[in-house]
Amino acid sequence: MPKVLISDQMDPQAAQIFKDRGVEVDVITGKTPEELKAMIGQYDGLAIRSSTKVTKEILDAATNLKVIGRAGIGVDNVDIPYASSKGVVVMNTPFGNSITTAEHAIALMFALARQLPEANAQTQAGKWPKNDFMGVEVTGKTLGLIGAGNIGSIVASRALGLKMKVVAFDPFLTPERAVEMGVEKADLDTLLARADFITLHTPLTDQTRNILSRENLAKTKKGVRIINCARGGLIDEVALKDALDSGHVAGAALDVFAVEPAKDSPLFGTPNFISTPHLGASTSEAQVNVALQVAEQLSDYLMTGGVTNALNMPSLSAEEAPKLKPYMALAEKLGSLVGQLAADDLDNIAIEVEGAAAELNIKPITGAVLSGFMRRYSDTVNMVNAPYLARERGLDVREVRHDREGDYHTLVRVTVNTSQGARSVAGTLFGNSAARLVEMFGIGVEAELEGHMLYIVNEDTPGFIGRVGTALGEAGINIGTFNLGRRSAGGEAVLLLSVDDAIPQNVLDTICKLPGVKRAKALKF
Ligand SMILES: NC(=O)c1ccc[n+]([C@@H]2O[C@H](COP(=O)([O-])OP(=O)(O)OC[C@H]3O[C@@H](n4cnc5c(N)ncnc54)[C@H](O)[C@@H]3O)[C@@H](O)[C@H]2O)c1
Ligand SMILES: O=C(O)[C@H](O)COP(=O)(O)O
Repeated sequence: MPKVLISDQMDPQAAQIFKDRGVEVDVITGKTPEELKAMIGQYDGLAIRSSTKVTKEILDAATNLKVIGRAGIGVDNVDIPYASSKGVVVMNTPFGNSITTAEHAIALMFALARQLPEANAQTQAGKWPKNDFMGVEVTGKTLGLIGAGNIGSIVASRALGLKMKVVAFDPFLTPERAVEMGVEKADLDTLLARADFITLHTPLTDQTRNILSRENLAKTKKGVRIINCARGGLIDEVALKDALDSGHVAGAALDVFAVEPAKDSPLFGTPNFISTPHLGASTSEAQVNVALQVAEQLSDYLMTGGVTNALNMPSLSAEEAPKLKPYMALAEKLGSLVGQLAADDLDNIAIEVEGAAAELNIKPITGAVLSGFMRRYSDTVNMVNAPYLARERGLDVREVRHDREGDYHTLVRVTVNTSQGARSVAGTLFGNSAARLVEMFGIGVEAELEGHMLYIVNEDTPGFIGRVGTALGEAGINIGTFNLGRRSAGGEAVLLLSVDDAIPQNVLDTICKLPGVKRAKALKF
């Protein structure tokens, strides 16, 4: 039974879903990195929010980990490239808390417009400061939206409902989508110059880090109010404090900080500054959404192989997974066969599907071929890290889907270009489930690729099979299955046989010296 650790505060329904789906679950929150490192080795899955930092050290200790699920959106607390290289799938729940976070941004906008926190504090202190707080209306004002994705677009729709004008900067926002959203697409400088309120909704990347730098803050309209419910690090906090102190920026509200938990931000105590402790996603509705989703996604992956919202692997629905499973087994074996036989350091591989296979999602099939193929370089390859390792080695991967149906109702073919020219192997599924090799380097040969095997290319001459059988028999090696194919009578032939034990090098040497043998290789599947 797979075992999952919930290591951050999460709605209890998540644990219940794991149990209902047959996944063992521990809920252990608030652990130090050392404590997490000591316990992570026993888990197949890890469910987190933003507090748990999944670093290289944690991943190195996570020897059984297959999947990390983020109950929320931002995954900057997970070392995704390293998780990928370790073959760990990383998933998030990209929509479950978007409305809630957008509402928090709107709430902070109003809090800034009317200085609500300070007015509240002074009223409760018995000052009744009726004449000290002059707010501004948002109606008719311009909202500058930096980042117009899921949350940004919800903020835009709410702002339009409040009769604001919305100007959006997002390099990936198409003009059509901007029209659909009812916003004006602008460059960053235009937005900075025109916005009365600026709200940030981008991830933290090399491009967005410090997007509101000192220089860019200076380009804003005097009296601007700034909201950040996205990620700390998007704003230069010291420059923002200076701009608040000088009165150029009339107010700022931050839910997120460059260092969290923020204990001594330079902004604390600055007039017209409002903060919340990363509460953007903290509503009961959003927390139920993300907890249910993450538990379902992790259970799907661990129990059925279904992949939803993965950031480092193509999606595979729970309905598709059972259909694709036998194909992935076939694809992995074909990839492994090519990987074991190709002598050269290859730089390209083509995966072709035809017949019933052409109807399927090809990405998982490609991932499985690469996973089998890349095993020639590393023992720790799987579907997740194989494409990354392939890219790292400069392997060019081509996928081809054919409409035609040939001799087989379904076919997967893997081709590599070697110094001797293109070499391809192909396989099908018998009874829609049993993986069978049906062609090897242009020669029809049917074989189950399983366990220890011996591959021989030989001249098709009488008595050859007997000689091979004798050589193996004398070495005490039992033959399981015998599969033959030949280009033409008396021409080049292929012999693929399964054996009960690994073939020692001296036996292989003996076989290579038998008359008629062109080459021979021991294989393992
Ligand atoms: N405060 C919270 O509790 C909380 C809650 C949820 C999400 N978030 C954060 O909010 C942010 C937005 O989340 P989302 O779900 O809308 O993400 P999203 O991926 O749907 O949208 C992000 C948008 O940013 C845009 N973008 C990327 N690079 C950009 C750049 N250089 N300049 C301008 N725009 C750029 C993208 O094109 C995309 O449209 C994320 O950082 C997420 O982690 C915070
Ligand atoms: O990216 C997110 O989903 C938010 O930052 C929420 O983080 P949290 O789950 O730690 O509240």
